[in-house]
Amino acid sequence: MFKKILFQLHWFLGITAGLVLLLVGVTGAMLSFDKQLMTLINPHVMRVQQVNEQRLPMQELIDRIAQQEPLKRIAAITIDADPSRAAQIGFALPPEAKSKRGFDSQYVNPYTGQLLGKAQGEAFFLTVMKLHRWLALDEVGKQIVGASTVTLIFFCLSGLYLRWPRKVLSWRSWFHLNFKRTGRGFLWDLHSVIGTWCLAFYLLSSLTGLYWSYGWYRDMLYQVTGAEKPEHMRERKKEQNGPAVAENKSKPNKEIPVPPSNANQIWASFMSVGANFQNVSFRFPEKPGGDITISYLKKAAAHDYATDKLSINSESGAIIKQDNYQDRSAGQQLMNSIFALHNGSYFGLTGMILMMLASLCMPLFAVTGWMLYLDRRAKKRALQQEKNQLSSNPVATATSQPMLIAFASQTGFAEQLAWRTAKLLQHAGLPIAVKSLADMQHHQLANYSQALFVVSTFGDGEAPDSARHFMKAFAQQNTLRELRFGLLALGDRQYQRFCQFGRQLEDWLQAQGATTLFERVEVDQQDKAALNLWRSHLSVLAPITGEQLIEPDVFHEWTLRSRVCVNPDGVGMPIYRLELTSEEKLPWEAGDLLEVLLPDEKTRRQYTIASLPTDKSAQLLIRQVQLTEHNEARLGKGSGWLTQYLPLGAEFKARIKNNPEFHLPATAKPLILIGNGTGIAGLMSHLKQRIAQGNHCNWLIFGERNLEHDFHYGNELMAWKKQGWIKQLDAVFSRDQVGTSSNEKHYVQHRLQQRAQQLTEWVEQGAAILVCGSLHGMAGEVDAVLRGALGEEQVDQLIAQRRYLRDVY
Ligand SMILES: Cc1cc2nc3c(=O)[nH]c(=O)nc-3n(C[C@H](O)[C@H](O)[C@H](O)COP(=O)(O)O)c2cc1C
Repeated sequence: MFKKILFQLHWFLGITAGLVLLLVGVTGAMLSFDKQLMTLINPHVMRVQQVNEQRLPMQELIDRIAQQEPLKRIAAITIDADPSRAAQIGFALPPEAKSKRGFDSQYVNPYTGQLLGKAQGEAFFLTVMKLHRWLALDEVGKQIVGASTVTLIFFCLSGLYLRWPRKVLSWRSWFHLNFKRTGRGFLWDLHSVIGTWCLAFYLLSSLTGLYWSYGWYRDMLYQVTGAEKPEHMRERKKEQNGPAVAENKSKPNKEIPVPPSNANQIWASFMSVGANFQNVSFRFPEKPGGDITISYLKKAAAHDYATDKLSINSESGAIIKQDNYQDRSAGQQLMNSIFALHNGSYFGLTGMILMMLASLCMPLFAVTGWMLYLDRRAKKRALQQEKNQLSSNPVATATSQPMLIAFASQTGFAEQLAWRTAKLLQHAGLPIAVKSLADMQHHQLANYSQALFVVSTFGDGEAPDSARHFMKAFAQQNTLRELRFGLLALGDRQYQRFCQFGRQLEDWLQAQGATTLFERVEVDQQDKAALNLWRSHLSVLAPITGEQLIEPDVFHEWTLRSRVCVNPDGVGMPIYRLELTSEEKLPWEAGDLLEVLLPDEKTRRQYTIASLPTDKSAQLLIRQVQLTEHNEARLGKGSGWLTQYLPLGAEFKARIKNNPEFHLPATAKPLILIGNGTGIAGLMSHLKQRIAQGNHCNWLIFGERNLEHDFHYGNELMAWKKQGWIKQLDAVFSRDQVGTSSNEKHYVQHRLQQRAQQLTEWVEQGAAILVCGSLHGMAGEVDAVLRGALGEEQVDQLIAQRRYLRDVY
C-alpha cells in the first residue's frame, strides 16, 4: 500500500513539477560554464595581448580609467593572474539605481589602461539565471522553483525506493543500461537506471539549491553548521526588523564608493600576503577613509569559491583583518562552498562536467516519465474497455461454477490479456470469474476446479507488486488436488530471469497437487506465435471464435468524401452521414467498427460502419455531441472534428476494428434487428449483408423522434420493404405520438412488448436478435422486454448460442 501511494505521488508530481524541473535543469546546465562561454564569445573584450612584462601599477590603472570615464566612480577592480586576461572594472551604479546590487561592469586592458567595453551575452546569461532561480516570475516563480526543488528530493528518494532491486549488491542491477530492451522496459530502464546515475548530483544540487529558495532553510544551515552569516545577510535581517527603514529596504544613505589615491600601497599590502593569487577583487569603501575589502583565490585553492578575504585601510594601507579559507571552521567552509557544491565545481572540472550532464538529463526524466504515464493510461483505458464488454454480458451471472482467470500484472498487459481471455471464453458460453492475485488468498483457489493464470514478471525476476503477498506466503501448505490449471507467463528475454514468476507459480501449484490443463505458455514481450498458442489452448476448453488476443495497431489513410446532415430540421443534435474511402482494399464485415485516430494521435473513437466493402466506401452515422465546459458549449472531441472541422477531401488515420461480438453467421433463419438513433448504422450493414446473402426473413424495429426529420435511411428501408427484403418494418417515432389519442411517448421497447407474441414465434423459428444503439434507456429496456416475453433461461440460452448480440454505447 505504501509503495502504491509512493508510486502514485511519484508520477503525479512527476507530470506536474517535472516540467518545471526540466527548465531548471536545462538552464542550470547552461549556467555551468557561463564564464568560459563568455570568454569564448568576447575574445576582444575579455582577453588581451600581453604588451609589457608587468601590468600597470594599480594607481596608474585607476588614473587612466578615470581619464577615460571622468564621470564614473570606480567601485571595484578584479585582476586575474593569467596575463592574457583583461581586468574587470565595476563602476558604481548611478544614484537612481542605488537599491540594485552589483556594478556597471566593463573590461580594461591591464597593460595600457584602455577600456575595452562591456562583454556581450551578459543579459542572456542573466535571463537564463532568472529562469533558473525563479522562472523569471519574481516571488511566485521563486516559490514554484523552491517547491519543485523539494519535489526533486522526493523524486530521488521515492525513485530509489521504487526501483530497489532484489540483488542489492549487484552493480549491474543498479547501473547497467540494457540497450537491447525495447518498449516500456527500455523506457523504464532509461528512467530508473539513468536516474540512479544522476541521483547523487540531484540530491546535492537540490539540497544546496534550497539555500536560495527559503530563508528558514538558510537559517537552519547556518545554525547546524555553526557558521556565521555573511554581513549583507545580517544587515538585511536588521533592516527588515527595524521600523525606520520599513519603506525603503535599500541601504540608507548609500555613498558612491571612493577609489583610493594610494592604490600602489594597497596593492603592495595585498601582495605581502596574497602574492600567489589566481584572481583578486578589490571593493572600495563607500566613505573616504573606510576599509577596502579584498577577496582573492589562491592558486592552490580547494575550489573556485574557496576565497580568502582581506580588509585594508584605504588611507594607511594597513591590513586590518585577514580571513583565510583554510583557517575557517569546517561548518564555515561548508557554507562558503554552497555554490561550488551546487554546480559541482567543488569537485573540480570533472564535478562541473558531471553536474552539467546530470542537469541536461533532466528533460529525459520528464519525457520518459510522461511516456510511461501515457502508456499506462492507454493500457488502463483498453483494460476498462475489456472489462466493460465483459460485465455488460449477462452470462457473467450464470450460476454454474465458473472458471477462474487470475492475473498478476505490473503495467497492465497481463491484466488486459486476462480480460480478453475471459471475454473469449465467456462468449463461447463458459461462466468465468476474473480476479487479481492481489485480492486472493491461496486457500480460495480450492474453490475452483479449473483456473487460468496470466502473470507477468517484474523487477529482477520478481512477482508484480500486487502479487508479492502471494509470493511471500508461498511456503504455506495447501492442497489443490482438484484444481486443473493453465498458465500464461509474460516476460521479456532481455531480462536474465525470463518469466521467473510464472515458472515459480507453476512449480508451486504443482507442488500443491494441481495438474496442468496444457503446457505453460511463455510470451517474450508480445510474441504473436506464443499468444496464438495460448488462444489455441483456449479453443480446446471452449469453442471460441473471432478476435485475436492482441490486434496489430496499424492505421491506414482514409479520405473524407462526403458529409451530409440527415436531420437538418430535427429537434435533436444534428446527425451526419459520412462517406469515407481508403486506397487500401480493406475488408470488413457487417457489425465491424471504424476506429478513427484523432489529430492528437492518441485519442481514438470507434464508430459502427453502416455499409459493406461492396458499397466502395465506409459509411458512418455520427451524432454531434455538445459538451458544456466552464459554461461554454463545445463539440465533442471526436464527433466535432469529424462532423465539423475535418475538411472534405482531407485525409486522416483510421483502422477497421474487428467486432466479433456483433458478427452473425450466414443463415436463412429469421433475424430481428432492434435499434434507435445512430444505432441504425450497425443494423444497416447487417441488412445489406442479409440481402447480399439472399435472406428475406428480416424484422426491423427502429426508433427515433420524428418521422419527418429522423427516419435515417428511410428511403432505402421503405424500398427494401417494398421489394420484400424486410418482412416487417416497425418504425416508432416517440415525438409524433405526443398529442395523438395515446399522448404517450412510445419507444422500440414498447413496440417490442406489443409484438411479444410475434417475437416468441420468430425466436421459436430460430431467429437471432441484434440490438444496436443507446446503452442507457433502450438496450436495458429491450433486454427487460425480451426476458419478460421469452423468460430468463431462454435469453441466457440465446446469448450462449450467440443469437442475442448487442452493439450498444
Ligand atoms: C522494469 C521491468 C522489469 C522487468 N523484469 C522482467 C524480468 O525480470 N523477467 C522477465 O521475463 N520479464 C521482465 N519484464 C518484462 C515484463 O514481464 C513484460 O513486459 C510483461 O509483458 C509486462 O506485463 P504487465 O504489463 O502485465 O506487467 C520487465 C519489464 C519491466 C518494465
